[in-house]
Amino acid sequence: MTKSDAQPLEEITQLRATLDEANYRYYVLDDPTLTDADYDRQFQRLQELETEHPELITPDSPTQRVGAAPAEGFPSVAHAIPMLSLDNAFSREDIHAFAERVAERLECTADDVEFTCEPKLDGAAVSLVYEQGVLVSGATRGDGRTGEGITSNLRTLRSVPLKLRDSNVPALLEVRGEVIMRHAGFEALNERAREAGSKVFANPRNAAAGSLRQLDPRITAKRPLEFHAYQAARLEPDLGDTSHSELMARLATLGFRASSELKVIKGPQAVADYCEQLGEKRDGLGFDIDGVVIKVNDLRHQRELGFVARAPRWAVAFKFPAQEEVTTLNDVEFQV
Ligand SMILES: CC(C)(CNC(=O)c1ccc(Oc2ccccc2)cc1)c1ccc2c(N)nc(N)nc2n1
Repeated sequence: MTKSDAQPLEEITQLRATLDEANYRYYVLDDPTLTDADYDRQFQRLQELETEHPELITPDSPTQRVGAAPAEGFPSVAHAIPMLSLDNAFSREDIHAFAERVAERLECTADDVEFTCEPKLDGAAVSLVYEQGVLVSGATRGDGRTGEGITSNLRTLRSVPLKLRDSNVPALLEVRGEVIMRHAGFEALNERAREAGSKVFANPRNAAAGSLRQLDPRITAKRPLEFHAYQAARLEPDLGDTSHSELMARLATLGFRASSELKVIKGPQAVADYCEQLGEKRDGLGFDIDGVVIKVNDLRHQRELGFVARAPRWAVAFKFPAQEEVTTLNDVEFQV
């Protein structure tokens, strides 16, 4: 009798832990420990064991990411917390004006306000809900109040944890973020589409949104999509008064990729410098961004500042000029 016959659960548990840790190191730490071949070999071994012992299969096993039959259609999902939009800033002067408005309400000087700056990824915004550390729901942003339930599609993204990584998981966590497609994956997808005579996507944002809205999760599973978290919308029990940067660090320990470019910066001058520097790095990132999201870091200050209509008073998006998008249609180049 081989080892696995005697204790299949022990080997299954070990394989699941290894594969989950490999996802975390690859997608969150950018520090892979397993080669793709190693990952695939251990994944296939787990599939074999679960086929031999179906009673040991659990929904959060790495083998359960790709659901079966295509869905009829996507259910409508009401967001418990609305997914708000951001006011825009287009210049250093706009950044200074935003900081002055914040400082006036906080009764301090603009140079004393601590901000966070992070790239504004140009993808598809989604929301993920975890109960007792297990992914239970995923939805598109929709109109900010109601989105489409695409849980089975979001489960196929290896950068979306099926269960939270930490030993001390929150009872409830709702994470918001952007699903993106990197340029390399986008070009390869369109090349395959051209060869197959099927639909070519105009840009990575459309490709990401379109891939998330496939009725068949097996198609989504083949698309090069990544989830990047930018907000903990609900967290119970909460961390008490803390900051956006600390919340993002907490999300990383729970297994999410948060922006490696996130910086805590004091005062509008240094924020404007960050925006200028990121603008210079923009073409070399390998994925599309359309600006910088500047937030007041302290969550008590965020609550004090509140919102105007559908956008926070405590955050603004600094927008870069639209990039020249060249798309070809029947070998004729159009500037769009
Ligand atoms: C700041 C916020 C708008 C998220 N925040 C919210 O949506 C939000 C929503 C209800 C809130 O509180 C309420 C709770 C109940 C009712 C009303 C508001 C607070 C924040 C936002 C939007 C887009 C972002 C983006 N593309 N990239 C990054 N990096 N960050 C982003 N941040």
